[in-house]
Amino acid sequence: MTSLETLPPRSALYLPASNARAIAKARTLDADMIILDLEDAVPEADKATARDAAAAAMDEGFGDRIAAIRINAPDSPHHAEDVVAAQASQTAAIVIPKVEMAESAAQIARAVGKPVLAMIETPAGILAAASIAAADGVVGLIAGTNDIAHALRLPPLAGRGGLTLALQTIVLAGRAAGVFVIDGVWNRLDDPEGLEGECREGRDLGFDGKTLIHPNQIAVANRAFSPSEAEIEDARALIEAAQGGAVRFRDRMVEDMHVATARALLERAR
Ligand SMILES: CC(C)(COP(=O)(O)OP(=O)(O)OC[C@H]1O[C@@H](n2cnc3c(N)ncnc32)[C@H](O)[C@@H]1OP(=O)(O)O)[C@@H](O)C(=O)NCCC(=O)NCCSC(=O)C[C@H](O)C(=O)O
Ligand SMILES: [Mg+2]
Repeated sequence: MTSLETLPPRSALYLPASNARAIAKARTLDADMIILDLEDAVPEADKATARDAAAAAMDEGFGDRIAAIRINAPDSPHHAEDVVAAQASQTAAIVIPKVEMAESAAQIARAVGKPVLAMIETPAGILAAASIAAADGVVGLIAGTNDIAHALRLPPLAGRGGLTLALQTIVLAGRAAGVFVIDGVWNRLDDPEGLEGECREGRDLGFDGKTLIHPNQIAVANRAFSPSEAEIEDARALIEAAQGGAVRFRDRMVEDMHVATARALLERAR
């Protein structure tokens, strides 16, 4: 089982808390984390029923999967009731969208009394990412790439080039504060190759996992964010070859930080 404290999720699947079939389905899926959404996936008219459904779903649980509720943002009329419901629920964590200030995240974390995953998805949030990541109660950052693209006025069919600085800022902020970092969603539902490429890109940027929107995306993300057999073999051999200081290993120089990287990779694989 993935534990929020020790191992970040490779796959974090969103679903609208108003969708009972998706909630039932989620209990059969291999996602490390389930995020019951009360925010953008839920129409205004369904906000109250979605909140009640999320609490009931948490009572029933999601087995070994980490389960979280994404509440509405602090400036939403639904936010206060979401906080009360999340606090009273069995949710393991809460996801706060559109966080722009560290104090706001810390204050919600205190009110709910659960670990917080702060979404960085506005220009102000990106500029404040380092302090948000370091706020009391924050255990992880999630990139909200759709909202960032919207706020930056990127063309609808543009790739992720315009998001690079934001994504790297999120990774930097998370690493500086020692919290995990999860990449944004891939919107296409039937393009596993495209998803795989974006997962690889996210991992290469330093992300620990990816947020997802459909069950058919889970296996791709779990595979992409797990160490490969080749990486595991290389890490084991590197640790064996290391002697402290700089040494030749295969065709490259390795030093102590490479040993630390290899150990972390083996821990992740385990
Ligand atoms: C995108 C969808 C609306 C597509 O739905 P649909 O066409 O109905 O899917 P399928 O017919 O292919 O579904 C097949 C079965 O799988 C279940 N299903 C579908 N999606 C999910 C899911 N996310 N979790 C669990 N189960 C799911 C269906 O119920 C079918 O099962 P069954 O009924 O038993 O046959 C839909 O996939 C969807 O709603 N996805 C999640 C949308 C969401 O949560 N959006 C909010 C988060 S994204 C975001 O906001 C990111 C961020 O903030 C940003 O700014 O970027
Ligand atoms: Mg968003």
